[in-house]
Amino acid sequence: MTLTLPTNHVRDESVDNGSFDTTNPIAVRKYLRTYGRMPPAVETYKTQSLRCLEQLESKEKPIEKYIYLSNLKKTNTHLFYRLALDNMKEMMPLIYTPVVGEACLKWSEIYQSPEGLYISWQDKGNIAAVLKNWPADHVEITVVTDGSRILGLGDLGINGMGIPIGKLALYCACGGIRPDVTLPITLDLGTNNKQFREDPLYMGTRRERVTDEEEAEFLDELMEALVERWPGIVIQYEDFKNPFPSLERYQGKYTMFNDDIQGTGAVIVAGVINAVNSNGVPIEKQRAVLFGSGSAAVGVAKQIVQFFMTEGLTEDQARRCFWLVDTKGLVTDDRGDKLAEHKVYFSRDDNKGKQFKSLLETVEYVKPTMLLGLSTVGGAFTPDILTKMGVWNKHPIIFPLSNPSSNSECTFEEAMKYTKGRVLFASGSPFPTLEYDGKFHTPGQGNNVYVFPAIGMGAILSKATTITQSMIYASATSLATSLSFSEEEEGWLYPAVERIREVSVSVTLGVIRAAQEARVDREVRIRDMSDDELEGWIRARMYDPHHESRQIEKEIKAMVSGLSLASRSSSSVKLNGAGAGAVTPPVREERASTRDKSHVPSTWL
Ligand SMILES: NC(=O)C1=CN([C@@H]2O[C@H](COP(=O)(O)OP(=O)(O)OC[C@H]3O[C@@H](n4cnc5c(N)ncnc54)[C@H](O)[C@@H]3O)[C@@H](O)[C@H]2O)C=CC1
Ligand SMILES: CC(=O)C(=O)O
Ligand SMILES: [Mg+2]
Repeated sequence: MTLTLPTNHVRDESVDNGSFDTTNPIAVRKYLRTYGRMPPAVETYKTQSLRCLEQLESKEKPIEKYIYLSNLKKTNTHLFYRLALDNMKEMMPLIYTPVVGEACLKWSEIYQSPEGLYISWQDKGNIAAVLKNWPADHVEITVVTDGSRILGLGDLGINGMGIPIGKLALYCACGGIRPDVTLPITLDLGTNNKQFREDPLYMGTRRERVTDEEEAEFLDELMEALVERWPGIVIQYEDFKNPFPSLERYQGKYTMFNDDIQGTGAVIVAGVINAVNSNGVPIEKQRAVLFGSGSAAVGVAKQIVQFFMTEGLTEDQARRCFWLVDTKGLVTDDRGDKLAEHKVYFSRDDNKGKQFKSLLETVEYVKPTMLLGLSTVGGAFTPDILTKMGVWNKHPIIFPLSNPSSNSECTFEEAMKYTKGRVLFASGSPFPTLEYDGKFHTPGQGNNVYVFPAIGMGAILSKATTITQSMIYASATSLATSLSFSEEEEGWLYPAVERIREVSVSVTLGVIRAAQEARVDREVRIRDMSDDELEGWIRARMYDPHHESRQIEKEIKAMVSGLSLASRSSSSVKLNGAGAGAVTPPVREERASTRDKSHVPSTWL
């Protein structure tokens, strides 16, 4: 089967470039020929944002807010990002976890219009042709999922599309990547979710998932096709059920990383670095129980091992600080089942033949200083376990990291209550500030959103050929040191989410420096820059929706006044409508081709 491109297959730019933005001055509206097609008032951004926030507020259910914002993003992209940047704390939970989880569960019902690429099993052999249907010639980053493990919600098939869309929105809002160079991809390789397969509204292929071997072949073709169409593209793997084999296969060959293993590992290391600085327990005495032994848990544990080694432990000493628990209990060498390969490194051999079948039994045996949850099991950190953590530790480190909120192993309130307010806490999804003992306490959010936008941006800007472990680890250390003075004073483990843009600048810088050190960078002109120079260089390349809106306006105004000067001398500009001086917009200049490996992403221009 071959696919042919319809000749009229171009993106309708007027839809997402703010042509109908109510701040557009009259001259701009006339130029764009939107004059008369929208209410006459020329508004300020302040008025415009007030209306949007009121509309958002008027929606009762979070999912309605999600749909509203999703439509706003499609119809007025810059306005959406202006709002997101200015209201990050309120908007992040709506466009990301927890509400994106609900959106994915209900994708078949709430679907309104396309966004991103769906590539199906039957497209095998023709993936390149499907990619050609994406209208943008210039794509710098893609987030790909196969929908097989969406947050902690299981196999959601193509309904997982909410995740690449949400992650890429955060790439733009937090990392400063331009929206028009992002591409969400969801693979339609069947689903083992029977309920979805039988749902008349489900929009994916109604078959069981292909085998792991078949998926591997499909991914090989996808990766080749992606770099063929967009050389230098950064590829983020997200929410795959078993992502270890693909990471192993592709990480040395493509500019790719796995967010759940590597991004999560980095973000949690950052929180752990700050937490162990406050809990006063020497590194060699730290004992970590991880509830869950999947991609995220193993990724986290491995990166904490690296941190412990930089603090002076040998690899073996560091590895032995971890106890991983899965559905069968503590992961040990002799518990009688064949361990999945990724668990073997942390499997215990010092249990003296005893098996610990549950989390409670394991924590009673280990008496951990830190308890991390990446299990998908909401409420697994029971009052009993939390109380014990409070008894064993002056400042227990408790991170319930599973998403969305309903899967969180405990709430912030529970952790505070049962440890008598002494917990060092971070959760995957946000919890509100609460008052305890007459003082307000703000929980940390240990979510990979603090690093993945900067890992991607750093890889793009340095033109990295691969994403090395040193780049990932640099994102962790840069994040750990990005607390402001007052955040440090307050004992926060992560910076305020409102500062995530700022923080992403320093994390991007750290990632670029690591790329340079590892010699995987190809952007030679920034190698000799001082940190200050590099920081300024990064900032200048970050997408700024406020600036962008003004810039379009400025450019159009300049063109309009240029044209009206010309028209005054030649009287050649046509007058359309009721005395409106409409002029024909010039054809937009094509973006530079990206087919050459040394392409210049738009973020560099
Ligand atoms: N905070 C963050 O930034 C991130 C959070 N996560 C969250 O972590 C969770 C796990 O993600 P992955 O590791 O990728 O999934 P996974 O499917 O690879 O791993 C889940 C693990 O939990 C264990 N598990 C499941 N039910 C259990 C039970 N009843 N008792 C004991 N163990 C049980 C499984 O055996 C498996 O080891 C998800 O909820 C996800 O949303 C994932 C990535 C980033
Ligand atoms: C945050 C994230 O990547 C997850 O929950 O899978
Ligand atoms: Mg994920």
